[in-house]
Amino acid sequence: MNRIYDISQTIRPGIPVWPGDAKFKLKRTWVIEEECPVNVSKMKMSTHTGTHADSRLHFDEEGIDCAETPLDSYVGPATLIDLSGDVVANDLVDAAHLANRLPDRVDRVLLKLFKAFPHEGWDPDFPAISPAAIDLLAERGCKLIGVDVPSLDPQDSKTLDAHFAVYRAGIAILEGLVLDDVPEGDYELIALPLKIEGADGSPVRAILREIP
Ligand SMILES: N[C@@H](CC(=O)c1ccccc1NC=O)C(=O)O
Ligand SMILES: [Zn+2]
Ligand SMILES: [Zn+2]
Repeated sequence: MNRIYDISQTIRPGIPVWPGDAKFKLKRTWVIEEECPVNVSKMKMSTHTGTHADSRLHFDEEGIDCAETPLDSYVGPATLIDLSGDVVANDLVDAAHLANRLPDRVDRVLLKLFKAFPHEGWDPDFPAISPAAIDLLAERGCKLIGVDVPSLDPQDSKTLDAHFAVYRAGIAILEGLVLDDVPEGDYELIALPLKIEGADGSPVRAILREIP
C-alpha cells in the first residue's frame, strides 16, 4: 500500500474560524439507551470551516455551487512546494517565488506557507497569493491550487484579486490544508467537496497518496 498523508484539519469544537464566522458545534440529538439503539448528532458549521473547497459562488453571485462543481480538479497528480522559508507574515507570494520551483507543466499545486500550522489559534497575518502567481500557475497548466492558509487573499482584502484570477483561469481552490510533516514532491491528491446544493464552500477530507 502506498502511504497516505492526511492533510485535513480535525473539525472539532474550538477549531479556529474566520473572525466573526460561525463556530463549529456538534450536539447529540439521539443517545444510545434502552429504547434507542443509536447515537445521532446534529452539526452547525460554516461552509469555510477547516480544510475546505471554495465554490465559485463564494465570490461570484452567478457562480456555481458545490453540488454543481465538476470534480476532476480535486483528484489526481499534485505537486507540493514548500515556500514557508521564503515568505513572512503579510507577504504575497509572487510569480518570482514560484518561477524556478514550478515544473514546466503541472496539474495541481499545493503551497506550504506556514512554518507550522496554527491548530490552536487564528493567524490574521497569514501570507497570501498574488494574481501574478496565479497567472503563472495557469500558464503551466495548473487546474487546482491548494494552500495551508485560510484564504488565497489577505484577510482584509475586499477585492479578492487572487480568487478572481483563479476564477478567470478555471482553477479550483483548496484552503486550510495541513502540510506540516509532508515532504515536498509529487503525490496523488484526493479532496472532494460535499454535494451540497447552494453551498459556497464545503469541508473536504484531503489526502495525499504517495506515488509508487
Ligand atoms: N475568502 C475566504 C473566506 C472569507 O472571506 C470569509 C469566510 C467566512 C466568513 C467571512 C468571510 N469573509 C468576510 O469578509 C475564503 O477564501 O475562504
Ligand atoms: Zn474558503
Ligand atoms: Zn477562498
